[in-house]
Amino acid sequence: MFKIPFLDLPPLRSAAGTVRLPGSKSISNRVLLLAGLSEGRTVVHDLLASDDTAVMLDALRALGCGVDVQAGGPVVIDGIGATVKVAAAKLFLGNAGTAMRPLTAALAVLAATQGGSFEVSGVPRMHERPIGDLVDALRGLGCAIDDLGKPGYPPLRLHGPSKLRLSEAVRVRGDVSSQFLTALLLALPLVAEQDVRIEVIGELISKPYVEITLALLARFGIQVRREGWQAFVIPAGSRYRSPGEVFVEGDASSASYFVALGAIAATGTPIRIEGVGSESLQGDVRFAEAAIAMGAAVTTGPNWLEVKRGQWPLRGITLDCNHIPDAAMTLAVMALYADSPSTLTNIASWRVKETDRIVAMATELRKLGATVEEGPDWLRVEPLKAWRAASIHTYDDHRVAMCFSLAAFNGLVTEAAVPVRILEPYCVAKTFPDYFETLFGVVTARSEEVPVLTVDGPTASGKGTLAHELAESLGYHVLDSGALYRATGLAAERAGVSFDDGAALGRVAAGLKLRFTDYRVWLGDEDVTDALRWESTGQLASRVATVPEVREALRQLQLDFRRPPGLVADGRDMGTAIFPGAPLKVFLTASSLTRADRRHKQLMAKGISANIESLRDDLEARDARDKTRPTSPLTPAQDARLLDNSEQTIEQSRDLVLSWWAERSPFKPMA
Ligand SMILES: Nc1ncnc2c1ncn2[C@@H]1O[C@H](COP(=O)(O)OP(=O)(O)OP(=O)(O)O)[C@@H](O)[C@H]1O
Ligand SMILES: Nc1ccn([C@@H]2O[C@H](COP(=O)(O)O)[C@@H](O)[C@H]2O)c(=O)n1
Repeated sequence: MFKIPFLDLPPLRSAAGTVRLPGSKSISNRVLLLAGLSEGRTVVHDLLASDDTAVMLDALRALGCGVDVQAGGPVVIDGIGATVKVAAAKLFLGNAGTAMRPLTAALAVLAATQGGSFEVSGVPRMHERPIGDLVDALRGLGCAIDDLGKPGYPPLRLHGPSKLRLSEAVRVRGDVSSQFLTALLLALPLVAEQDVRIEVIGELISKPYVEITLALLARFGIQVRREGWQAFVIPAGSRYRSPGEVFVEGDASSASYFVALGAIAATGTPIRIEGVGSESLQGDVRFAEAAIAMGAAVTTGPNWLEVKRGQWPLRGITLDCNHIPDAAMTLAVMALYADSPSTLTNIASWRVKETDRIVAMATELRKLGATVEEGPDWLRVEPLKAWRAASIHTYDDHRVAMCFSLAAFNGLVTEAAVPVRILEPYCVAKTFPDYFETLFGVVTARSEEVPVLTVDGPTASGKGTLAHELAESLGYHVLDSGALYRATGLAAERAGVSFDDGAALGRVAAGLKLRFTDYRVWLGDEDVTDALRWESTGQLASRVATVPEVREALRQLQLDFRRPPGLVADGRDMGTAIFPGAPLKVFLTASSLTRADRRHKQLMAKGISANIESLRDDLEARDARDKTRPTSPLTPAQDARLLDNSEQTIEQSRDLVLSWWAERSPFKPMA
């Protein structure tokens, strides 16, 4: 996940490949609650790992459920079986509507029948999301609920015992959020000694989500009788029974970004989306129909979709989005690539989501240059030709962040392609923590449009340290080019190749089987992370680095590191020979005494004894060889910015370089 203040997406040009979706948020949190309320053990496979499921798991633990989260494996829940195990608890539910609403209902009826006191609260935005219709319905049933803040909004206290009026129908509004009905459907089986009838007031919105609820209730042993979409009866004697094992399907709302991606940018090989398909329980899988209406070419299987570009530009549409409220946000960004305006109607529920999504979408689309009109429950977006580089505010709303990533394909409809900045990209943690990594795995950009920041300089000046700091701040990849020369030197020595045989050394470099994994470097099957850092390996590297055949063989390998979203490359010739067009080149220096001292401390920290004087001699010899070799000598690029960090901390040089980077950015400073 990108835990950084902003992520800049360079212009993206095409897409192809396979993505595996994370588990559905709606299904994950419903399954967790059902498992928690059931008797016995439920093994949940493919559960979504995200902020919203984390708060639900914490809540279940606090209520006395057994919760065993196995890294990379299933989550095992031992339910409380409709019995209050912990009589008082304070539950913090973040911004998870799928936890707040059903837990409120379940704890209200449990407290009423068995006693107890439970407080539910969340982040400030959660305290602005209405829950009054659900509270009214529960109070009508006889539950005791105190408002701890503004009436009609969390936080709430649910307490008991109190007498429930189960013989009367429980009446709930269905036209603001279907989650209120879902909450009652999930809670009332806990107290169904007799038939319990729920009646919906007004037209029920988001029916597909209620269908998910009904299907999952059936998996846990509750067969709800439905009278159209107006009344639901939970039969007397209903009792939660664990099905033992549940598989969570992929998140259909998350699929929408990749369906759109295929429609916009997959001109050859399609985007294959695994985890949802024609047999999916989730209503948002019907987003594919809307994408087809806009011109996407879609084929489906039971649990997969394949999407390619069909008509281009896309077709503008007018669509009632009541059945796909979450995924419909993606259509608003697709509309920028259409041949005529698009109007999305019946989206009033957007106003009470993570943020007011109608305002958010209209505001951010306008920043890109789009003409947008908005009404109480609709949005009209015109196609966009003159795009502006915009910093997209994400309102702590994962879906805003994800759907605006699609704006980075603007180069497909305009000559003057612009990058897109996504502020607070980590908000995707709510449902799809690895969203951007997944996106970058299936998209391509023009190499020259991927930003590169180079850091060159003499030995032990702090290039690698600075490069990693910069890459971490910007979310970019890192190229430690010295590691390639070190690996070549090591491999040549081990193979007994003469260091005077340039052609043979070139072949060693060309045949390097080098892999970079998380903080480790592999040469074939051997972990050479430590061996590469030995001073003796540095000397070998310095010798092979003078050989033109070696430099030529390593050239393409280095260029291949230039991938979205960007690259920080450190070495000796990054700015002069490998990435001469880089928009920012830093030449980093420090006095040889300072550098020898730093290297000495570095080695001592690793338990390797060394002598400062001989270290200084070695690094000066290495610098001399690097500076005087005929091919790609160590020298600042003409347009490099010089930085002597002898008197600076790592943080000071990082911040200085980031300020240089910001100076040349098309984005305005963050508000
Ligand atoms: N201001 C500073 N900037 C960067 N590194 C510093 C600074 N002060 C101390 N150091 C330390 O200097 C040591 C050498 O840094 P680093 O290994 O990044 O250098 P390098 O230039 O990449 O070396 P090499 O040329 O061997 O690849 C590290 O232990 C680092 O923590
Ligand atoms: N772009 C580069 C990078 C490195 N070298 C040579 O490799 C030696 C080891 O590099 P480190 O940065 O890991 O110390 C270095 O002394 C150079 O001779 C290079 O030539 N070009």
